[in-house]
Parts: sequence; C-alpha cells; structure tokens
Amino acid sequence: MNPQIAQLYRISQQPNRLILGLMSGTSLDGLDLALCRFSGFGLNTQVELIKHQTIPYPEDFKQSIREVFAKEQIYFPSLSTLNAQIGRLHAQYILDSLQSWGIAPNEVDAIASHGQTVMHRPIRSGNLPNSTLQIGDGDHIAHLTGIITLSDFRQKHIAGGGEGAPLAVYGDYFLFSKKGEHRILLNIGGIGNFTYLSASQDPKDILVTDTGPGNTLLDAYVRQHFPGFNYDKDARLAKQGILHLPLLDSMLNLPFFHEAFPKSTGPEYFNLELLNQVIQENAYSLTPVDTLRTLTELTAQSISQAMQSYIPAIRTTDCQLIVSGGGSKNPLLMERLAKINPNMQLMESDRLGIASDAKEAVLFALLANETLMDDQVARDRQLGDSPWLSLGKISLPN
Ligand SMILES: Nc1ncnc2c1ncn2[C@@H]1O[C@H](COP(=O)(O)OP(=O)(O)OP(=O)(O)O)[C@@H](O)[C@H]1O
Ligand SMILES: CC(=O)N[C@H]1[C@@H]2OC[C@@H](O2)[C@@H](O)[C@@H]1O[C@H](C)C(=O)O
Repeated sequence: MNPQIAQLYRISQQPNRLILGLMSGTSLDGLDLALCRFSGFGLNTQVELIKHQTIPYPEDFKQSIREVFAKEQIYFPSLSTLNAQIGRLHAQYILDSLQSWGIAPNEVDAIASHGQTVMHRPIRSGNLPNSTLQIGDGDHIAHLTGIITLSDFRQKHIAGGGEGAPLAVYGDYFLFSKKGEHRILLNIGGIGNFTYLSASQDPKDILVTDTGPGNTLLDAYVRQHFPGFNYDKDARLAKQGILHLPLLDSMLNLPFFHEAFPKSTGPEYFNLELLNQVIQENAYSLTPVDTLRTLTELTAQSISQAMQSYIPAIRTTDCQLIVSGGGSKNPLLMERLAKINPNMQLMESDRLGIASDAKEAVLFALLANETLMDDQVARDRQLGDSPWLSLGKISLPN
C-alpha cells in the first residue's frame, strides 16, 4: 500500500487532528492561516484555534491576481502561471508561519486550502451549469510542505446541486448552533453572507445565502478615487458624506436583489462598471464621499432586507446577530446594522471564542476534518438548501 494512503487512514482514526486552514478572500488582502486542533466531527466537533495570522500579499502579486480576477477577458497564460504561483507562495507562507510558531511540518496532519477564487459563476437561467474556479493548486502545497493537503472544496457542492457557495453553513452549524437560541451568523467580507440557525438545531431549518456586496464595492471605489488607500479605514471617508437616496434605491433594485434565495454572488457582478452604469443611466451627480456613504448604506440595507425577507419574522426577534469578516471592523456599517435591526442582539463573532478574522480559515480546516472523519456521509443529505457532502480533493505530498 502507498504509505501516504496508510497515513491518511491513520489520521482519520486519531482521537484528534492538527489541521492548518487557509483562506484567501475576494478582498485579495493576503492569506489567512489558522492552525486548529479538532476532535469529533459534525455537531460533536471540538476545535481549538492554536495559532492564526494573516500574511499580506505583496502589492505586485495582488496586481497580477487582479489582472485575471473576475474578468471576462484575460491573458490566458497568466491564469495557468498563477495557479502554480499561488500554490507555491501559499506553501512558502505555511512553512514560514510554522517556523515562527515553533511547529514542525510533520506535526501537522493536514492542510485545508481554499485557494484564490478568480471566477464565481452561478447561473440562474438557461442550461449552463453553475461553476466556480479557485486556483493555487493543492499538489504544489502538498509537495513543497510535505503535508497531505485537501483543496478545491467548492466543486462537489456544485456537483451536488449547490452554487459552490456559501460554504460557511457547515462551520456555522457545527460550531455555533445552540439549542434554544435563534442565531444569524453574518460574514461581511468582499461579499456579505449569512447562515440562520434555528433554536431547534434541525438541519432542515437552516437558511444560508449571500446577501450582495459586503466590502467589495467600497474597496474598489476607494482604490479608484483615493490613490494610496485600499479601503475606507474606520469609515473615515464615508462618515464625511451624505446618503444619496436615489442611488441607494437604484442599486437595491438591481436584478440580483429580486432573485430567489438562496443565492451567491461575487465581484463578477458587483463591480465598479455596474455602479458607474447605474450612476450614468440616471445622470446622478455625487461626490466620492457621498458615494462611499451610499455604498456603506447599500451593504447595511441589502443585508438587512435579505435577513428580513428570507428568515421568518418570528425568528428574527430576540435573535443573535453575530458578525465576522472585515466589515465587522467598519464602525459606520455596524452602527447602521444595529439601527436597522433593533430587535437583534448584535455582537462580533470573537465572543463565540473564535477570532473574527480567522473564522473562514477555520471553516476550511473544519471541512477537511469532516472529509476525513464523517462516518455518516450520504449522497442526499442537506443543510437547509445546501448539499451536505464530503468536500475537497486530496493531494499526497510525494
Ligand atoms: N477598520 C476597518 N474599517 C473599515 N473597513 C474595514 C476595517 N478593517 C477591515 N475592513 C474591511 O474589511 C475588508 C477585508 O475583509 P475580509 O478580510 O473579511 O475580506 P475577505 O476575506 O477577502 O472576504 P471574503 O469573505 O469575501 O473572502 C477590507 O478590505 C475592508 O473593506
Ligand atoms: C466563491 C467565493 O469565493 N465566495 C466567497 C466570497 O466571500 C464571501 C462570499 O463570497 C462567500 O460566498 C464565499 O466564501 C465563504 C467562505 C463561503 O463560502 O461561505
């Protein structure tokens, strides 16, 4: 037997496993790494977040990803090169992080790598299949680190009838559902998404969806209009602006917001071309800070409207709204969410014991743990509307 297969078998029989989760989101700010110790699986999952950090990407690397990211036309050879380059860079970041944490690579049982999304393409009409593409191949990571690597978690979700996103539902349900409490776990990254967990803990009651733009339009607008800035730190710019109601209404009227739940989206749809088109078609005139104020409101309103229309009203009263992702650091956005949803108790996800900025990297470690451990896996299980399958492909180091 290939000794690596025997090792895989041993890992899935151990009482606990050390798994390093990796996530690099749509904001392209860098790689989040979360070293986690897991025991159990499913609703019995116990996780200890041992170390975590974010390693920012060099500016020229971000730029080369932006050249292919969510674009309709690209220089195709760049995509092929980036697939290898991202895998190799992530492997280097892993080795550097482990060294700085004083952990030897052979102590880590598995790596769980999300990769970099470069295209997300849910199709809601016509005959084409849903598709999504994450690059930074797992074989490079496995070979360069010597650690068994699970990667490419979204494809089987699509094979099983999903859109490949959001996957947060797994981690949210297994780690944060609590009998007797209605909870909404809201992540505000580039895109906003939430998981509603019913007090019943019944997987059939789960609701999970993307809500629209989180920070993606804000970040892109800041980069274009305020050279040298990557985002609106502490909403300093948006706070100087005045809300432009007609622009807000036009944006909230875009077809995405009228589509049925659950749904997913990305910067392929919510980008500056779309914003400029809406502004030009309506001949709106507004200053950059007014635009930022309005885009901040768009994030707050679209999240709130999605929660109100998707989740039965009775359950949003006295519900906990637990927020993670970079948007939870935006004080204006948090203030607006609190104002629009007075019935909900708003809190940052750190309060549940997992640092907000590590949550998505922990999620992919958890998905790898499930794939290694889940003895109940079945073809037609569902978490709400989301297929509940074993996700990720396995790369052996040698
Ligand atoms: N202090 C702050 N003030 C305002 N905005 C902030 C602050 N800190 C972070 N952000 C926002 O959060 C963004 C980063 O969010 P996050 O790290 O969750 O993104 P991501 O992981 O790329 O997202 P995704 O969930 O789409 O993969 C920044 O680009 C910025 O817009
Ligand atoms: C295709 C893709 O990379 N989607 C991301 C993105 O960032 C937020 C939102 O859009 C979410 O749908 C997803 O990531 C998280 C981890 C998820 O799948 O739950």
